[in-house]
Amino acid sequence: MAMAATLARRRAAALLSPSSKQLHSGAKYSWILSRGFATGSDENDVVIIGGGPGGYVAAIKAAQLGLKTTCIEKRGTLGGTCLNVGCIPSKALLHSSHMYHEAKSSFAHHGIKVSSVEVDVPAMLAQKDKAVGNLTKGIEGLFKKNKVNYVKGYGKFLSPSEVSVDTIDGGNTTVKGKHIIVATGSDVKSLPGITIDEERIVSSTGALSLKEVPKRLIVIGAGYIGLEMGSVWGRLGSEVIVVEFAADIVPSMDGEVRKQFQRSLEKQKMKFMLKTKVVSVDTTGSGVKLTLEPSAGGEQTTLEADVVLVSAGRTPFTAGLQLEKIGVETDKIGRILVNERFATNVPGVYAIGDVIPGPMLAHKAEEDGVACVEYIAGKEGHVDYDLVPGVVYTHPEVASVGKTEEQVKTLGVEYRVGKFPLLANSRAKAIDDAEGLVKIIAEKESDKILGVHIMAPNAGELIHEAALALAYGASSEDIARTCHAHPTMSEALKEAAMATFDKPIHI
Ligand SMILES: Cc1cc2nc3c(=O)[nH]c(=O)nc-3n(C[C@H](O)[C@H](O)[C@H](O)COP(=O)(O)OP(=O)(O)OC[C@H]3O[C@@H](n4cnc5c(N)ncnc54)[C@H](O)[C@@H]3O)c2cc1C
Ligand SMILES: NC(=O)c1ccc[n+]([C@@H]2O[C@H](COP(=O)([O-])OP(=O)(O)OC[C@H]3O[C@@H](n4cnc5c(N)ncnc54)[C@H](O)[C@@H]3O)[C@@H](O)[C@H]2O)c1
Repeated sequence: MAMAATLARRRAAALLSPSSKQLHSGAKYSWILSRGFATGSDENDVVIIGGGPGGYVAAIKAAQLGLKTTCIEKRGTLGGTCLNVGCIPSKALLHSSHMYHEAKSSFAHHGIKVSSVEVDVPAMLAQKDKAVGNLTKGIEGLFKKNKVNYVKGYGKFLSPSEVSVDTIDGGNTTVKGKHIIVATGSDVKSLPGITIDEERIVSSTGALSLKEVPKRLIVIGAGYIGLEMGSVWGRLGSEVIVVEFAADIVPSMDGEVRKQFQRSLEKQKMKFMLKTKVVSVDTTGSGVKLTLEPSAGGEQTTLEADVVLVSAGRTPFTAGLQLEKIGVETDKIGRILVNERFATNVPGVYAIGDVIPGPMLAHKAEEDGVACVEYIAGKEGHVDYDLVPGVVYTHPEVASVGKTEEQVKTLGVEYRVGKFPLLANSRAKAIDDAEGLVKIIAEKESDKILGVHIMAPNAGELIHEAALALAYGASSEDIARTCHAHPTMSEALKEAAMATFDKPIHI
């Protein structure tokens, strides 16, 4: 009872935390409600440009809230980058390549003999495409079910309440809306002097559809895409070399976890060239020749590859939208600037997802979308950017929520750390997949959890117990005293929590 009461109090506190994109009353936003809603005319209450995770979720939520809604999408299928050329196809290939790798290297150990294991790249790509096709059609079904009007074409602003659409069948139409949400997402960031041809020099899109396994793949950038797509092709047989400008892989990750992660990837034969930049790329020969140099300058070296993956970040996509025509403000790198309610400086125009500042993640875009239309409908919205989980879907996966130890140190907060290795977790041992750890960082005095970092085969699933704990302002003792089923990898989180405020049992 006492804990329930504490949790309720903490939840109330968490929901009011300054990092929450909470409702703030004030004259600045009065136009949001004064525009009112459409009644029976052709005008929409809400028009959304872009049908990715931000846009399509906002559209469904707006319709559920009783608002007349139209979503405009140029690519001909819904789901955006994530569903078409991002999260979903990459996870399909990560799973297929993991199964191949397991069959080749782990089955025998588990007493399963297979006489020969071969990769069939076209079949693997076909299974990925089937998953994507089913899911994109599923969203069209959800649009119909919720009565969202769907216009296939390229949208551009004529005024803050009118969007001209060049439809994909060659026509043109104008869509009017009282509230217009820009959800146009992001695009690959190209590097100076490197032209992506999607065959030998590929972005993530090309890397999701390579027709055969390259002998040598050079990856530029040791971030999410580089490590995930590097893992896919490495498991299928490519020699993978990752060139990273910074001193570390995934620079945003907790340092201690990152070190273990890098060791794990190196065991999988991924090679890293850190503090290194690509100076030029030559495609005149049969392969690709790269000239590299230390990030700080110095002696140049060369490397040859069959395929080069450019995965050095993504950039907001607003090309052709005519934002300048209506005066929407962007920052130096082209992100649309919004306030706590996702409103731009132009009354009636909002922006969400990858096109605004914040983590470029599908689930964050979805949260933005829901909160934005809740505000438009005159309700409360809530997104806490400090509690957006991040997951790298390699094997093991690495997931985190909240602050890293480095961030907590910078803040000058006194803290305690509790850790538990997967090697001491019975389920991980039983399935012989015990590489990784759980690390919890809690405020010393209150024991309130500040950050959780997990490297484990299923870290992307395990992290949500931690996300919920942080959202409710839980202490490590709260997790440690919650009964966890045995044998599960979730017990590693419980033991790490015990290690944070007291002592673990199984180590
Ligand atoms: C390879 C890869 C893997 C990824 N994996 C993950 C993952 O596992 N988990 C995760 O959380 N995130 C992942 N991401 C990131 C994720 O895809 C994005 O954060 C997410 O898609 C952003 O959603 P969004 O709705 O803001 O934009 P987008 O998904 O980019 O959607 C924007 C849509 O708007 C359309 N559009 C743009 N301009 C116009 C216009 N003028 N008119 C009409 N339509 C327009 C575009 O065609 C696009 O479909 C991955 C990204 C990549 C590239
Ligand atoms: N699992 C996931 O959630 C997932 C998967 C894929 C992509 N994404 C999202 O997509 C976005 C883009 O992914 P990404 O991997 O391209 O970007 P990223 O920001 O994750 O990583 C880019 C990396 O490239 C490095 N880099 C930048 N310029 C360089 C240069 N000239 N030479 C060498 N290295 C350089 C950076 O230091 C960084 O480590 C990310 O923001 C991520 O949020 C998420």
